[in-house]
Amino acid sequence: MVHRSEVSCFSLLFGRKASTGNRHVVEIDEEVSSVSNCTLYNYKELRVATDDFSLANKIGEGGFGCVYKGKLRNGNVAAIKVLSAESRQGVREFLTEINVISDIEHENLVELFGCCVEGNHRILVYGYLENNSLAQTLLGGGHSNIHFDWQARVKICIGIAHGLAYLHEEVRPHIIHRDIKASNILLDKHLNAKIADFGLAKLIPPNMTHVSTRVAGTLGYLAPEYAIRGQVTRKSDIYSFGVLLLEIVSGRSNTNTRLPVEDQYLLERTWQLHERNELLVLVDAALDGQFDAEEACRFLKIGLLCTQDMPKLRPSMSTVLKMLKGEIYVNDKKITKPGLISDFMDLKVRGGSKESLALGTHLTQCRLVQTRWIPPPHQEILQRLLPRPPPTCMITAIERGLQNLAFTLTISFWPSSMQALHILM
Ligand SMILES: Nc1ncnc2c1ncn2[C@@H]1O[C@H](COP(=O)(O)OP(=O)(O)OP(=O)(O)O)[C@@H](O)[C@H]1O
Repeated sequence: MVHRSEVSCFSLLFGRKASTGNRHVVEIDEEVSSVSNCTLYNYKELRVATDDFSLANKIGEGGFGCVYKGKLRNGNVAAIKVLSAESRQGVREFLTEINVISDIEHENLVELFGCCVEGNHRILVYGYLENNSLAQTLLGGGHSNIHFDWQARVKICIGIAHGLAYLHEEVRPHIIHRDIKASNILLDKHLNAKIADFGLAKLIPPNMTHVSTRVAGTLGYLAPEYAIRGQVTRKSDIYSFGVLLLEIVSGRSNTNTRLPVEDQYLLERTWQLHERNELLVLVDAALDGQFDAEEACRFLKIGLLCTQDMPKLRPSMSTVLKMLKGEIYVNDKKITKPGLISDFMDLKVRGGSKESLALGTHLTQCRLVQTRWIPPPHQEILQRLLPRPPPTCMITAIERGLQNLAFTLTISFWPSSMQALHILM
Protein backbone atom coordinates (compact mmCIF):
# COMPACT_ATOMS: atom_id res chain seq x y z
CA MET A 1 0.00 0.00 0.00
CA VAL A 2 1.36 3.42 -0.91
CA HIS A 3 0.18 6.73 0.43
CA ARG A 4 -0.44 9.72 -1.76
CA SER A 5 2.14 11.81 -0.01
CA GLU A 6 4.76 9.29 -1.07
CA VAL A 7 3.89 8.68 -4.72
CA SER A 8 1.59 10.48 -7.12
CA CYS A 9 0.25 7.77 -9.38
CA PHE A 10 -2.25 10.15 -10.92
CA SER A 11 0.35 11.41 -13.31
CA LEU A 12 0.61 7.88 -14.66
CA LEU A 13 -3.10 7.77 -15.31
CA PHE A 14 -3.13 11.03 -17.16
CA GLY A 15 0.41 10.98 -18.42
CA ARG A 16 -0.46 10.29 -22.03
CA LYS A 17 -3.14 12.94 -22.25
CA ALA A 18 -1.10 15.46 -20.30
CA SER A 19 1.40 15.63 -23.11
CA THR A 20 -1.28 17.08 -25.40
CA GLY A 21 -1.43 20.10 -23.09
CA ASN A 22 -5.00 21.15 -23.87
CA ARG A 23 -7.38 22.97 -21.48
CA HIS A 24 -9.38 19.88 -20.67
CA VAL A 25 -6.26 18.16 -19.43
CA VAL A 26 -5.35 21.15 -17.28
CA GLU A 27 -8.82 21.02 -15.72
CA ILE A 28 -8.52 17.30 -15.03
CA ASP A 29 -5.03 17.82 -13.63
CA GLU A 30 -6.40 20.49 -11.30
CA GLU A 31 -9.05 18.10 -10.10
CA VAL A 32 -6.53 15.35 -9.67
CA SER A 33 -4.35 17.59 -7.58
CA SER A 34 -7.31 18.36 -5.33
CA VAL A 35 -7.56 14.68 -4.40
CA SER A 36 -6.35 14.21 -0.88
CA ASN A 37 -6.35 11.69 1.93
CA CYS A 38 -6.79 8.81 -0.49
CA THR A 39 -4.80 5.67 0.07
CA LEU A 40 -3.24 4.42 -3.14
CA TYR A 41 -3.06 0.67 -3.70
CA ASN A 42 -0.76 -0.86 -6.20
CA TYR A 43 -2.31 -3.03 -8.88
CA LYS A 44 -0.40 -6.11 -7.81
CA GLU A 45 -1.94 -6.06 -4.34
CA LEU A 46 -5.44 -5.84 -5.80
CA ARG A 47 -4.67 -8.65 -8.26
CA VAL A 48 -3.57 -10.87 -5.42
CA ALA A 49 -6.56 -9.83 -3.30
CA THR A 50 -9.04 -10.86 -5.99
CA ASP A 51 -7.18 -13.93 -7.25
CA ASP A 52 -6.40 -12.12 -10.49
CA PHE A 53 -9.90 -10.62 -10.72
CA SER A 54 -11.34 -14.10 -11.01
CA LEU A 55 -14.94 -14.72 -11.97
CA ALA A 56 -15.43 -16.54 -8.65
CA ASN A 57 -14.72 -13.25 -6.87
CA LYS A 58 -16.93 -11.11 -9.08
CA ILE A 59 -19.84 -9.81 -6.99
CA GLY A 60 -21.51 -7.39 -9.30
CA GLU A 61 -21.39 -5.10 -12.28
CA GLY A 62 -22.65 -1.54 -12.72
CA GLY A 63 -22.23 1.40 -15.07
CA PHE A 64 -18.68 1.86 -13.82
CA GLY A 65 -17.48 -1.68 -14.45
CA CYS A 66 -17.08 -4.98 -12.56
CA VAL A 67 -16.95 -5.28 -8.78
CA TYR A 68 -14.84 -7.99 -7.09
CA LYS A 69 -14.60 -9.19 -3.53
CA GLY A 70 -11.05 -9.37 -2.23
CA LYS A 71 -8.98 -9.66 0.90
CA LEU A 72 -6.40 -6.90 1.25
CA ARG A 73 -2.93 -7.38 2.66
CA ASN A 74 -4.01 -5.82 5.98
CA GLY A 75 -6.78 -8.41 6.30
CA ASN A 76 -9.67 -6.07 5.41
CA VAL A 77 -12.28 -7.49 3.07
CA ALA A 78 -12.94 -5.08 0.22
CA ALA A 79 -15.27 -4.51 -2.72
CA ILE A 80 -12.95 -3.65 -5.60
CA LYS A 81 -14.55 -1.69 -8.43
CA VAL A 82 -12.65 -1.72 -11.70
CA LEU A 83 -13.42 1.08 -14.14
CA SER A 84 -13.94 -0.61 -17.48
CA ALA A 85 -12.54 0.82 -20.68
CA GLU A 86 -16.10 1.12 -22.04
CA SER A 87 -17.46 2.65 -18.85
CA ARG A 88 -20.33 5.01 -19.46
CA GLN A 89 -19.26 6.94 -16.41
CA GLY A 90 -15.56 7.36 -16.83
CA VAL A 91 -12.72 9.17 -15.23
CA ARG A 92 -14.68 12.22 -14.13
CA GLU A 93 -16.98 10.14 -11.94
CA PHE A 94 -14.00 8.17 -10.69
CA LEU A 95 -12.44 11.42 -9.54
CA THR A 96 -15.69 12.79 -8.13
CA GLU A 97 -16.10 9.67 -6.06
CA ILE A 98 -12.61 10.07 -4.63
CA ASN A 99 -12.97 13.81 -4.06
CA VAL A 100 -16.31 13.48 -2.36
CA ILE A 101 -15.94 10.54 -0.03
CA SER A 102 -12.29 10.03 0.68
CA ASP A 103 -12.48 12.74 3.32
CA ILE A 104 -15.72 11.83 5.02
CA GLU A 105 -16.67 9.04 7.33
CA HIS A 106 -20.11 8.19 8.58
CA GLU A 107 -21.75 4.96 9.67
CA ASN A 108 -24.35 5.31 6.91
CA LEU A 109 -21.96 5.99 4.03
CA VAL A 110 -19.83 3.35 2.31
CA GLU A 111 -16.21 3.57 3.26
CA LEU A 112 -13.70 4.25 0.50
CA PHE A 113 -10.49 2.52 1.53
CA GLY A 114 -8.59 3.99 -1.40
CA CYS A 115 -7.92 3.66 -5.10
CA CYS A 116 -5.48 2.42 -7.69
CA VAL A 117 -4.42 4.53 -10.66
CA GLU A 118 -1.48 2.59 -11.98
CA GLY A 119 -0.93 2.55 -15.75
CA ASN A 120 -4.36 2.36 -17.36
CA HIS A 121 -5.96 0.88 -14.28
CA ARG A 122 -8.52 2.93 -12.40
CA ILE A 123 -9.88 1.07 -9.45
CA LEU A 124 -11.84 2.07 -6.35
CA VAL A 125 -11.50 0.05 -3.17
CA TYR A 126 -14.39 0.06 -0.66
CA GLY A 127 -15.25 -1.67 2.56
CA TYR A 128 -17.12 -4.85 1.66
CA LEU A 129 -20.77 -5.00 2.65
CA GLU A 130 -22.19 -8.46 3.15
CA ASN A 131 -25.84 -8.00 2.23
CA ASN A 132 -25.78 -6.42 -1.20
CA SER A 133 -28.04 -3.56 -2.26
CA LEU A 134 -31.69 -2.84 -1.45
CA ALA A 135 -32.45 -3.19 -5.16
CA GLN A 136 -31.14 -6.74 -5.25
CA THR A 137 -32.57 -7.85 -1.93
CA LEU A 138 -35.74 -6.09 -0.81
CA LEU A 139 -36.81 -5.12 -4.34
CA GLY A 140 -35.18 -8.04 -6.09
CA GLY A 141 -38.38 -9.98 -6.72
CA GLY A 142 -37.76 -12.81 -4.27
CA HIS A 143 -34.17 -13.55 -5.33
CA SER A 144 -32.88 -12.94 -1.83
CA ASN A 145 -33.48 -14.91 1.34
CA ILE A 146 -33.15 -11.88 3.61
CA HIS A 147 -36.35 -11.24 5.50
CA PHE A 148 -36.91 -7.53 5.95
CA ASP A 149 -39.20 -7.31 8.94
CA TRP A 150 -40.72 -3.99 9.93
CA GLN A 151 -37.98 -3.12 12.44
CA ALA A 152 -35.29 -3.78 9.81
CA ARG A 153 -37.07 -1.43 7.38
CA VAL A 154 -37.37 1.30 9.99
CA LYS A 155 -33.66 0.99 10.75
CA ILE A 156 -32.78 1.17 7.05
CA CYS A 157 -34.96 4.25 6.42
CA ILE A 158 -33.56 6.05 9.45
CA GLY A 159 -30.01 5.05 8.49
CA ILE A 160 -30.36 6.45 4.96
CA ALA A 161 -31.90 9.64 6.38
CA HIS A 162 -28.99 9.96 8.81
CA GLY A 163 -26.46 9.57 5.99
CA LEU A 164 -28.21 12.12 3.79
CA ALA A 165 -28.71 14.62 6.63
CA TYR A 166 -24.98 14.35 7.26
CA LEU A 167 -24.16 15.02 3.58
CA HIS A 168 -26.66 17.86 3.27
CA GLU A 169 -26.22 19.65 6.53
CA GLU A 170 -23.06 18.65 8.36
CA VAL A 171 -20.30 18.20 5.80
CA ARG A 172 -18.76 21.44 4.48
CA PRO A 173 -19.20 22.15 1.64
CA HIS A 174 -22.60 20.46 1.62
CA ILE A 175 -22.95 17.49 -0.70
CA ILE A 176 -25.85 16.64 -2.99
CA HIS A 177 -25.70 12.96 -3.89
CA ARG A 178 -27.85 13.20 -7.08
CA ASP A 179 -28.42 9.47 -7.46
CA ILE A 180 -30.27 8.26 -4.37
CA LYS A 181 -31.95 5.00 -5.37
CA ALA A 182 -32.34 1.43 -4.14
CA SER A 183 -29.29 0.08 -5.98
CA ASN A 184 -27.11 2.69 -4.29
CA ILE A 185 -28.08 1.63 -0.78
CA LEU A 186 -25.87 -1.20 0.42
CA LEU A 187 -26.44 -3.27 3.54
CA ASP A 188 -23.91 -4.63 6.01
CA LYS A 189 -24.29 -7.92 7.87
CA HIS A 190 -26.58 -6.30 10.46
CA LEU A 191 -28.72 -4.68 7.73
CA ASN A 192 -27.32 -1.23 8.44
CA ALA A 193 -27.84 0.95 5.39
CA LYS A 194 -24.88 2.63 3.68
CA ILE A 195 -25.23 5.15 0.89
CA ALA A 196 -22.93 4.32 -2.03
CA ASP A 197 -21.96 5.65 -5.45
CA PHE A 198 -20.92 9.28 -5.19
CA GLY A 199 -19.84 9.51 -8.82
CA LEU A 200 -22.55 12.04 -9.65
CA ALA A 201 -22.37 13.98 -6.40
CA LYS A 202 -22.02 17.76 -6.35
CA LEU A 203 -20.42 19.92 -3.74
CA ILE A 204 -22.39 23.09 -3.14
CA PRO A 205 -20.10 26.09 -2.78
CA PRO A 206 -20.77 28.16 0.36
CA ASN A 207 -23.56 30.76 -0.06
CA MET A 208 -25.11 28.94 -2.99
CA THR A 209 -28.42 27.15 -2.78
CA HIS A 210 -28.19 25.26 -6.03
CA VAL A 211 -25.85 24.31 -8.81
CA SER A 212 -26.87 24.04 -12.43
CA THR A 213 -25.83 20.86 -14.08
CA ARG A 214 -26.54 18.32 -16.76
CA VAL A 215 -29.44 16.16 -15.78
CA ALA A 216 -28.19 12.82 -14.54
CA GLY A 217 -29.58 10.33 -12.08
CA THR A 218 -32.23 7.72 -12.50
CA LEU A 219 -35.69 8.02 -13.91
CA GLY A 220 -38.36 7.32 -11.33
CA TYR A 221 -36.31 9.05 -8.63
CA LEU A 222 -35.72 12.32 -10.48
CA ALA A 223 -37.35 15.43 -9.03
CA PRO A 224 -39.30 17.13 -11.81
CA GLU A 225 -37.75 20.58 -11.33
CA TYR A 226 -34.31 19.02 -11.66
CA ALA A 227 -35.30 17.05 -14.74
CA ILE A 228 -36.85 20.15 -16.28
CA ARG A 229 -34.42 22.92 -15.40
CA GLY A 230 -31.30 20.99 -14.49
CA GLN A 231 -31.02 22.96 -11.26
CA VAL A 232 -29.91 20.66 -8.52
CA THR A 233 -30.59 21.43 -4.88
CA ARG A 234 -30.68 19.29 -1.77
CA LYS A 235 -34.43 19.17 -2.36
CA SER A 236 -33.89 16.98 -5.43
CA ASP A 237 -32.12 14.39 -3.23
CA ILE A 238 -35.00 14.68 -0.76
CA TYR A 239 -37.45 13.91 -3.57
CA SER A 240 -35.45 10.77 -4.45
CA PHE A 241 -35.33 9.81 -0.78
CA GLY A 242 -39.13 10.13 -0.62
CA VAL A 243 -39.52 7.71 -3.54
CA LEU A 244 -37.08 5.30 -1.87
CA LEU A 245 -39.00 5.51 1.41
CA LEU A 246 -42.21 4.49 -0.37
CA GLU A 247 -40.32 1.59 -1.99
CA ILE A 248 -39.00 0.33 1.35
CA VAL A 249 -42.40 0.41 3.04
CA SER A 250 -44.21 -1.14 0.10
CA GLY A 251 -41.45 -3.59 -0.90
CA ARG A 252 -41.86 -2.72 -4.57
CA SER A 253 -40.02 -0.54 -7.02
CA ASN A 254 -41.27 2.84 -8.11
CA THR A 255 -42.23 1.63 -11.58
CA ASN A 256 -43.60 -1.77 -12.50
CA THR A 257 -45.22 -1.93 -15.89
CA ARG A 258 -46.32 -5.51 -15.33
CA LEU A 259 -48.90 -4.36 -12.79
CA PRO A 260 -52.40 -3.12 -13.67
CA VAL A 261 -52.27 0.40 -15.08
CA GLU A 262 -53.50 2.15 -11.90
CA ASP A 263 -50.76 0.42 -9.89
CA GLN A 264 -47.75 0.90 -12.16
CA TYR A 265 -46.36 4.11 -10.67
CA LEU A 266 -45.83 3.90 -6.94
CA LEU A 267 -45.87 7.63 -6.30
CA GLU A 268 -49.12 8.20 -8.22
CA ARG A 269 -50.65 5.20 -6.46
CA THR A 270 -49.56 6.47 -3.04
CA TRP A 271 -51.13 9.86 -3.71
CA GLN A 272 -54.43 8.27 -4.82
CA LEU A 273 -54.52 6.10 -1.69
CA HIS A 274 -53.63 9.06 0.52
CA GLU A 275 -56.56 11.00 -0.90
CA ARG A 276 -58.82 8.05 -0.10
CA ASN A 277 -57.33 7.67 3.38
CA GLU A 278 -56.23 4.15 2.52
CA LEU A 279 -52.46 4.46 2.71
CA LEU A 280 -51.98 1.22 4.63
CA VAL A 281 -53.04 -0.78 1.56
CA LEU A 282 -49.54 -0.02 0.27
CA VAL A 283 -47.59 -1.71 3.05
CA ASP A 284 -45.70 -4.76 1.81
CA ALA A 285 -47.90 -7.89 1.99
CA ALA A 286 -44.71 -9.87 2.74
CA LEU A 287 -44.85 -8.40 6.25
CA ASP A 288 -47.95 -10.49 6.82
CA GLY A 289 -49.55 -7.73 8.86
CA GLN A 290 -46.61 -7.68 11.31
CA PHE A 291 -45.94 -3.96 11.41
CA ASP A 292 -46.72 -0.86 13.40
CA ALA A 293 -49.61 0.67 11.44
CA GLU A 294 -49.21 4.19 12.87
CA GLU A 295 -45.52 4.18 12.02
CA ALA A 296 -46.02 2.74 8.52
CA CYS A 297 -48.66 5.38 7.75
CA ARG A 298 -46.31 8.08 9.05
CA PHE A 299 -43.47 6.82 6.84
CA LEU A 300 -45.71 6.86 3.77
CA LYS A 301 -46.82 10.42 4.56
CA ILE A 302 -43.19 11.46 4.96
CA GLY A 303 -42.54 9.91 1.52
CA LEU A 304 -45.31 12.12 0.15
CA LEU A 305 -44.03 15.21 1.98
CA CYS A 306 -40.60 14.65 0.42
CA THR A 307 -41.96 14.31 -3.11
CA GLN A 308 -44.22 17.38 -3.16
CA ASP A 309 -44.10 19.29 -6.40
CA MET A 310 -42.78 22.51 -4.89
CA PRO A 311 -39.24 21.93 -3.64
CA LYS A 312 -39.60 24.50 -0.88
CA LEU A 313 -42.46 22.51 0.65
CA ARG A 314 -40.27 19.42 1.01
CA PRO A 315 -38.77 19.14 4.49
CA SER A 316 -35.02 19.26 5.04
CA MET A 317 -33.27 15.98 5.81
CA SER A 318 -32.84 16.79 9.49
CA THR A 319 -36.59 17.44 9.74
CA VAL A 320 -37.27 14.20 7.86
CA LEU A 321 -35.10 12.39 10.36
CA LYS A 322 -37.06 13.82 13.28
CA MET A 323 -40.33 12.91 11.56
CA LEU A 324 -39.16 9.34 11.00
CA LYS A 325 -38.19 9.04 14.65
CA GLY A 326 -41.56 10.42 15.73
CA GLU A 327 -40.06 13.59 17.17
CA ILE A 328 -42.09 15.82 14.85
CA TYR A 329 -45.81 15.19 14.43
CA VAL A 330 -46.53 14.47 10.75
CA ASN A 331 -50.32 14.48 10.86
CA ASP A 332 -50.28 18.26 11.34
CA LYS A 333 -48.59 18.76 8.01
CA LYS A 334 -50.54 19.60 4.90
CA ILE A 335 -49.41 17.37 2.05
CA THR A 336 -49.69 18.73 -1.48
CA LYS A 337 -49.73 16.69 -4.68
CA PRO A 338 -46.44 15.03 -5.62
CA GLY A 339 -44.43 16.35 -8.52
CA LEU A 340 -44.71 13.83 -11.29
CA ILE A 341 -42.90 14.00 -14.55
CA SER A 342 -45.81 14.09 -16.93
CA ASP A 343 -46.60 11.41 -19.39
CA PHE A 344 -45.93 11.84 -23.03
CA MET A 345 -49.68 12.10 -23.41
CA ASP A 346 -49.69 15.34 -21.41
CA LEU A 347 -46.63 16.70 -23.10
CA LYS A 348 -46.23 20.19 -21.67
CA VAL A 349 -44.63 23.16 -23.23
CA ARG A 350 -42.62 25.09 -20.69
CA GLY A 351 -41.21 28.53 -21.21
CA GLY A 352 -43.25 29.31 -24.30
CA SER A 353 -46.92 29.26 -25.07
CA LYS A 354 -48.36 27.08 -27.76
CA GLU A 355 -49.39 30.25 -29.58
CA SER A 356 -45.87 31.61 -29.66
CA LEU A 357 -44.71 28.22 -30.82
CA ALA A 358 -47.33 28.19 -33.53
CA LEU A 359 -46.30 31.60 -34.69
CA GLY A 360 -42.64 30.78 -34.39
CA THR A 361 -42.02 33.94 -32.39
CA HIS A 362 -40.75 34.82 -28.91
CA LEU A 363 -39.51 31.30 -28.40
CA THR A 364 -35.98 31.09 -27.14
CA GLN A 365 -36.01 27.87 -25.22
CA CYS A 366 -38.77 25.51 -24.48
CA ARG A 367 -38.66 22.27 -22.55
CA LEU A 368 -41.09 19.43 -22.82
CA VAL A 369 -41.47 16.60 -20.41
CA GLN A 370 -42.41 13.00 -20.82
CA THR A 371 -41.75 9.84 -18.90
CA ARG A 372 -41.92 7.05 -21.40
CA TRP A 373 -40.23 7.80 -24.65
CA ILE A 374 -41.41 5.92 -27.64
CA PRO A 375 -40.24 8.00 -30.54
CA PRO A 376 -43.43 8.80 -32.41
CA PRO A 377 -43.43 10.08 -35.98
CA HIS A 378 -42.35 13.71 -36.20
CA GLN A 379 -45.73 14.84 -37.36
CA GLU A 380 -47.33 13.28 -34.30
CA ILE A 381 -44.96 15.12 -31.94
CA LEU A 382 -45.79 18.36 -33.64
CA GLN A 383 -49.47 17.69 -33.35
CA ARG A 384 -49.11 17.11 -29.63
CA LEU A 385 -47.17 20.33 -29.28
CA LEU A 386 -49.41 22.37 -31.49
CA PRO A 387 -53.05 21.60 -31.97
CA ARG A 388 -52.79 22.99 -35.50
CA PRO A 389 -49.19 22.84 -36.65
CA PRO A 390 -48.73 25.50 -39.29
CA PRO A 391 -47.70 24.17 -42.67
CA THR A 392 -44.61 26.35 -42.36
CA CYS A 393 -43.27 24.31 -39.47
CA MET A 394 -41.51 21.00 -39.36
CA ILE A 395 -39.19 18.99 -37.09
CA THR A 396 -35.89 18.77 -38.85
CA ALA A 397 -33.80 16.96 -36.24
CA ILE A 398 -34.05 15.02 -33.01
CA GLU A 399 -30.87 14.65 -31.09
CA ARG A 400 -30.59 12.29 -28.16
CA GLY A 401 -28.54 13.29 -25.19
CA LEU A 402 -28.10 13.09 -21.43
CA GLN A 403 -28.23 9.30 -21.14
CA ASN A 404 -31.27 9.28 -23.42
CA LEU A 405 -33.17 11.33 -20.88
CA ALA A 406 -33.18 14.43 -22.95
CA PHE A 407 -33.96 15.20 -26.53
CA THR A 408 -33.40 18.34 -28.45
CA LEU A 409 -35.81 18.94 -31.25
CA THR A 410 -34.94 21.32 -33.95
CA ILE A 411 -38.07 22.79 -35.40
CA SER A 412 -37.87 24.86 -38.51
CA PHE A 413 -40.33 27.59 -39.20
CA TRP A 414 -40.62 29.27 -42.54
CA PRO A 415 -39.84 31.96 -43.31
CA SER A 416 -38.47 32.57 -39.79
CA SER A 417 -35.37 30.89 -38.48
CA MET A 418 -34.87 27.54 -36.76
CA GLN A 419 -35.90 27.08 -33.16
CA ALA A 420 -34.66 24.42 -30.78
CA LEU A 421 -36.83 22.76 -28.20
CA HIS A 422 -35.53 20.55 -25.45
CA ILE A 423 -37.43 17.47 -24.54
CA LEU A 424 -36.71 15.59 -21.37
CA MET A 425 -38.15 12.29 -20.44
N1 LIG B 1 -19.03 -2.01 -1.06
C1 LIG B 1 -19.65 -3.06 -1.61
N2 LIG B 1 -19.82 -4.20 -0.92
C2 LIG B 1 -20.44 -5.26 -1.45
N3 LIG B 1 -20.94 -5.29 -2.69
C3 LIG B 1 -20.81 -4.20 -3.45
C4 LIG B 1 -20.15 -3.02 -2.96
N4 LIG B 1 -20.17 -2.09 -3.94
C5 LIG B 1 -20.81 -2.65 -4.98
N5 LIG B 1 -21.19 -3.92 -4.71
C6 LIG B 1 -21.90 -4.86 -5.59
O1 LIG B 1 -21.61 -4.55 -6.92
C7 LIG B 1 -22.81 -4.23 -7.63
C8 LIG B 1 -22.50 -3.19 -8.68
O2 LIG B 1 -22.25 -1.97 -8.01
P1 LIG B 1 -22.09 -0.61 -8.79
O3 LIG B 1 -22.09 0.47 -7.77
O4 LIG B 1 -20.91 -0.72 -9.69
O5 LIG B 1 -23.34 -0.53 -9.73
P2 LIG B 1 -24.89 -0.25 -9.44
O6 LIG B 1 -25.02 0.81 -8.39
O7 LIG B 1 -25.55 -1.57 -9.16
O8 LIG B 1 -25.37 0.27 -10.84
P3 LIG B 1 -25.08 1.70 -11.51
O9 LIG B 1 -23.60 1.82 -11.64
O10 LIG B 1 -25.75 1.60 -12.82
O11 LIG B 1 -25.66 2.73 -10.60
C9 LIG B 1 -23.80 -3.80 -6.56
O12 LIG B 1 -25.11 -3.98 -6.95
C10 LIG B 1 -23.41 -4.72 -5.41
O13 LIG B 1 -24.00 -5.97 -5.61
